[in-house]
Amino acid sequence: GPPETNLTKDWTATRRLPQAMIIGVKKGGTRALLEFLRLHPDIRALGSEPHFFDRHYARGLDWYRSMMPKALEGQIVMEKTPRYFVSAEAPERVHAMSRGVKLIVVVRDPVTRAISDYTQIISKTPNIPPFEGLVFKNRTTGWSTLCHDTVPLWIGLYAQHLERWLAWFPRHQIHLVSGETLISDPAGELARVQDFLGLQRIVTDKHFYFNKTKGFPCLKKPEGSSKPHCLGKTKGRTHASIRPAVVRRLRDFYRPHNQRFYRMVGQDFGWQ
Ligand SMILES: Nc1ncnc2c1ncn2[C@@H]1O[C@H](COP(=O)(O)OS(=O)(=O)O)[C@@H](OP(=O)(O)O)[C@H]1O
Repeated sequence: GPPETNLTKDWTATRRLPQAMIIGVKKGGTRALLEFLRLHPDIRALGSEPHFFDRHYARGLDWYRSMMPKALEGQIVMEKTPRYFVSAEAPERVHAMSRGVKLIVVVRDPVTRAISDYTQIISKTPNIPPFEGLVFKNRTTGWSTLCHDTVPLWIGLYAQHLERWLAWFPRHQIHLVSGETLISDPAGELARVQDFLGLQRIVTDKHFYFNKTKGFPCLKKPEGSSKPHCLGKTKGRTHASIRPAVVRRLRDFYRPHNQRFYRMVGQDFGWQ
């Protein structure tokens, strides 16, 4: 007979605006979280980053809706665009679309995040100057000013960015995921995210295995396949090695910002 489930899907599924979004942070583990959430039958997620609220807003909500996968009633439509978290316009625009939308932010030690960002930059642009030259502007006496331009250190000022979202959304509508725990205990983080989304805990430790070669958790059976699957080569790259003195300097820079962030969210993420 006909493939009944697929037909049923086609007849009743519609394109809807997202009810939940992963809004940040860049290099935090946003792709891993989205891939893991996709295993849930009540989630339909857009694979690419639409960049609607930061870049393509002029295209209008109908364009945005047309990007979304078809979903059945009761399914949650999602997308991820890490840039939203640091975009000045995004909070108000997202609020104008839906004041009830659920927001997820994957945060990661801002020092590691910056080095991850730098590692991505050198992989795309050969002959880039060393990290410290980009992070610290070289005055005559050595480094004195932090440079926020080339290596985007400002992305790691989480408290400042979150503050702008909290001007538009109540705290309980924003869920924070620890990027570190997403690696060490993916099932634990996924349990909390599913609770936040009001979903049954269907994605559990049964779905993951630790791949020693990759050095990261991978999926036993990703959506639509029966073969084990790890994220691609650009996820979990070997980081550029940075001199310890430079790392210390960066830690000192972020420390007060991290403390403010912990107080703001009522959670200590344990970054040194
Ligand atoms: N399971 C699993 N597999 C591979 N990688 C994982 C996983 N969980 C989290 N991560 C971390 O995700 C980091 C990339 O973050 P994002 O996907 O948010 O990057 S991006 O902003 O979309 O470019 C990536 O950063 P790097 O390690 O610097 O490459 C990983 O540390």
